Amino acid sequence: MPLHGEYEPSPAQWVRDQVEEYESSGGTKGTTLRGLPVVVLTTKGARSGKLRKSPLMRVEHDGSYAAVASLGGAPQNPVWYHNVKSEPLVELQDGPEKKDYVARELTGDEKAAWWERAVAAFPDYADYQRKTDREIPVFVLEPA
Ligand SMILES: C[C@H](OP(=O)(O)OC[C@@H](O)[C@@H](O)[C@@H](O)Cn1c2nc(=O)[nH]c(=O)c-2cc2ccc(O)cc21)C(=O)N[C@@H](CCC(=O)N[C@@H](CCC(=O)O)C(=O)O)C(=O)O
Repeated sequence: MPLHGEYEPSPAQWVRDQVEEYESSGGTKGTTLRGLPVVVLTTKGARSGKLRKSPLMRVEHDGSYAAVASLGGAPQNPVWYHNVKSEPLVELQDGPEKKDYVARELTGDEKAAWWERAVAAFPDYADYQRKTDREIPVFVLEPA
């Protein structure tokens, strides 16, 4: 059951543009960042109820994905983190495929295993974690 609501583009122009290119090309363009694969996460705004779309680095394993709330190692979580906590049903577009997933925040060994996969997919995540005292949250997105 896909999420319903009015799409509210990101205030960040480069993010808005990447989502626009990704979606308007049916997931054939705008699908990378520095040559590495990107997916688009759709969440339901925790306050507005609007749909928010956040490109993320693609971290996939056996049909599930990680959503890494890195925000470049900033001291605070990205806002979409709060959306997922309040509504774990999310959509994720990976290239032409867009499906529903249920998000679950990871801890302990499970988080460590997904963190390894995430850093393998996008080594900058390790730099981001070194840069901040904030423990970067990781969600696993499992097919709904
Ligand atoms: C700027 C802010 O965005 P954000 O949700 O903090 O997310 C920041 C970034 O994580 C997001 O832009 C990511 O897409 C950036 N980003 C990555 N961000 C990551 O954290 N991890 C990644 O792996 C990642 C990869 C990536 C690749 C390509 C690319 O173009 C961007 C990438 C935002 O959209 N703010 C809105 C509000 C958004 C919102 O969700 N509001 C909620 C309220 C939520 C609440 O306050 O409780 C609502 O609508 O109800 C605003 O200020 O109006």
